[in-house]
Amino acid sequence: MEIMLVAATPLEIAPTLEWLQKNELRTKAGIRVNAVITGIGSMQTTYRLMHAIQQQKPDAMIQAGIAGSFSLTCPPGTLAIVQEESLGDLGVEEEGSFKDLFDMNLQQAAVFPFTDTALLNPYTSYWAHLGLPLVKAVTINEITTSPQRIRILQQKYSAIVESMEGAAFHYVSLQQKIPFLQLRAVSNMVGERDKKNWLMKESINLLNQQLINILQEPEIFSEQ
Ligand SMILES: O=C(O)c1cccc(C(=O)CC[C@H]2O[C@@H](n3cnc4c(=O)[nH]cnc43)[C@H](O)[C@@H]2O)c1
Repeated sequence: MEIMLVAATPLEIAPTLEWLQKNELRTKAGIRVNAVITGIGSMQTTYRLMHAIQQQKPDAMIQAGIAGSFSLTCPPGTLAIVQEESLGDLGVEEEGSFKDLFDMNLQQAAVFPFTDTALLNPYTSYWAHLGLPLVKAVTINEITTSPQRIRILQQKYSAIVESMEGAAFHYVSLQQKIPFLQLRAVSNMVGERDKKNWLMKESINLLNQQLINILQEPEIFSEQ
């Protein structure tokens, strides 16, 4: 079995990369783990992921990274598993509201890989034993800063976290029919621009502790 570990930047999974090097890229159960650093954003993620999938043909994929949070139910320094993804800035802002491709009738809401406009992960129940919150997420190209846009993303998509790659990862995984998991550590509240108020180091440490814990599971992804 081969697992592809996906991150936007090497910094986000540096402790896991070190752990993998020490273990010759294999878990205790002998599963090979190949890391792919995609770069930031949906375009690079899609390209790098498709290229790596064609070369490596993974049995399962894990995307790990930091994220912004819209909700104090998932404050900085906590982890979440993304249950579903929405495209938070693909559309048009008109008359004070944001219309996405579905509102504009440019994409059908229930045509695969979309389910009722979202990109759902059907494999998350497998990870219930970790006790992590399963959250809705949005993926954006432009980091959200305005209070008005924050409100729109919360109301329209019930978004709890925001990243710049999650939807691309869900889209490719669903299209390629590869079981997947998106694990996020919250580093900041969305809209917080002062990096002094981000828990970057803490969230990366937490993310990697959990990641290594997951990779050590003897039956990882085995029931899927
Ligand atoms: O310098 C900045 O303004 C900046 C803003 C967001 C993220 C970064 C990074 O260096 C991390 C890359 C990675 O982090 C995810 N991320 C983290 N917080 C947020 C957020 O509030 N909104 C959207 N994405 C976020 C994202 O997936 C990036 O790839 C630097």
